[in-house]
Amino acid sequence: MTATAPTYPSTAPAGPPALLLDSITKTYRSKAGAVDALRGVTYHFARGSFTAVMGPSGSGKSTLLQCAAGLDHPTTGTVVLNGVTLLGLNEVELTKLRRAEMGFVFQAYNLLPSLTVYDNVALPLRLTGRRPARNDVQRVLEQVGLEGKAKRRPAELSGGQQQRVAIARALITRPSVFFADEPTGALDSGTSRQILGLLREATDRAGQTVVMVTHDPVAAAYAERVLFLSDGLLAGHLDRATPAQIAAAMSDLEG
Ligand SMILES: Nc1ncnc2c1ncn2[C@@H]1O[C@H](COP(=O)(O)OP(=O)(O)OP(=O)(O)O)[C@@H](O)[C@H]1O
Repeated sequence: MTATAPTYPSTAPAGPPALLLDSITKTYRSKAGAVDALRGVTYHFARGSFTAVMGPSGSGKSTLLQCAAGLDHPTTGTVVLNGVTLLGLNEVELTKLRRAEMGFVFQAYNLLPSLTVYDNVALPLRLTGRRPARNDVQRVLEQVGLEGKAKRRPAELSGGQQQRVAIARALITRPSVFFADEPTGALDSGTSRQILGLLREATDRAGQTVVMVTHDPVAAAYAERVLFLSDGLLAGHLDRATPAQIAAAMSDLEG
């Protein structure tokens, strides 16, 4: 991946935050003992913002993403997405909210092996009762560079191509918040730039919000803000930073 400088929106959009984490803690308990993965994180993700979350291994990044997306419950604290408090929802309501308003780009692709690429991408719309328009599906497949692969099944694609199907599937519903966990981990540099550019465009043009966990300073530089987690706590942030500045801040944290 090259360190091409991304462009940023000139003004922050007004309005209430897309996502609010209020004093989130998460303690995992097992026979081996308790682990405090998050120790009190409060943060507002503005609508239309692109935020990268970085930190040393074990600092709580994935836990933060899982709690923010309602895939796991914080031990204490509140998550509010577009004005809705997740704690107050039952599983059915949470699933509905996720399908309607969240897009997931996680490393475990969760593609359905028996469906074609086209049907995997169209699935989220079908699940929300919407009829996928052929043009819409083709458009997102083109956006991720998979035009011509619509009839293949996931097993007939490379890891990077499967990841792009997962991204197309997240784009199709135009979610208000994207949660991405190492979205470019399996991709070559050209495709990575393309995917990060798509996420950047989603925030700049469509006012969507992106929260992305990554270890890659070049990927993180596509975000206007990088949040650093250390030992379950926010340890600072960098705005509009270069990959070199981000890498330096990471080595300080890991030091
Ligand atoms: N299900 C679990 N049960 C017990 N401990 C857990 C569980 N999941 C995570 N942890 C612990 O919580 C802490 C935070 O983990 P988390 O996966 O959120 O970190 P991370 O910053 O995403 O790490 P990495 O960069 O290595 O993926 C770690 O100490 C981890 O071992």
